[in-house]
Amino acid sequence: MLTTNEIIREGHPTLRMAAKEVDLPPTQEEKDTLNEMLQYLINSQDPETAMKYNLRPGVGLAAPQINVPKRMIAVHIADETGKQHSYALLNPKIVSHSVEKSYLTTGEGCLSVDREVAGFVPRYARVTVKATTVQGEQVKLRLKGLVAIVFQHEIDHLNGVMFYDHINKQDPFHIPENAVAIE
Ligand SMILES: CNC(=O)c1cccc(C)c1Nc1nc(N2CCN(c3ccccc3Cl)CC2)nc(N2CSC[C@H]2C(=O)NC)n1
Ligand code: NI
Repeated sequence: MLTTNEIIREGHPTLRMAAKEVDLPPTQEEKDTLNEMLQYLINSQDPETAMKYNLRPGVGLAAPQINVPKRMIAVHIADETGKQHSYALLNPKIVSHSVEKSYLTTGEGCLSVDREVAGFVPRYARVTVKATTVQGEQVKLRLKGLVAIVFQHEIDHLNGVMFYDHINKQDPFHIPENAVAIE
């Protein structure tokens, strides 16, 4: 099983690489890796399992973070109704987005960053993502709120972008023009 030890940290060159498209259909190894990434997130959110294996909690993980420079991401997140959503996706692509911006009022954290980086990360408030699921179906996801932020954070990892690259250097807590605050 994946543990936090397998997650590479900032400074590792793979985090700054552009990850490669996965040829479809994915190999069994690629499917296993993506399922392990999703299982990591599920385990990391279970207090007992996280304690037992010393797992740092996350709601999103990108393959470059486990030193696999391929365009694969996993997201496991509860929506505002408390319903859990799991995504294990190949070649995710933002095909359209709102002009309106949003940001996490808490700032963002990253499993590859072992420090607090203060500041708001301006993101698109709404994104439409096209991807292939690990089961091989094409999906088109229209996302907003926290899940939209998580998807943008993880897709950034596929392009070698870290969340703090977006923080305003002059004024880290600058609020983007008419942005939506996500608690
Ligand atoms: C909502 N913000 C905050 O709670 C937040 C709050 C304070 C400071 C910061 C800096 C915050 N920011 C932040 N906190 C998270 N977690 C909060 C705890 N949680 C979790 C923990 C335990 C069980 C279950 C779960 Cl679910 C796991 C996820 N995650 C992200 N990000 C940024 S996008 C990708 C995503 C990610 O998975 N990073 C590892 N940012
Ligand atoms: Ni990250």
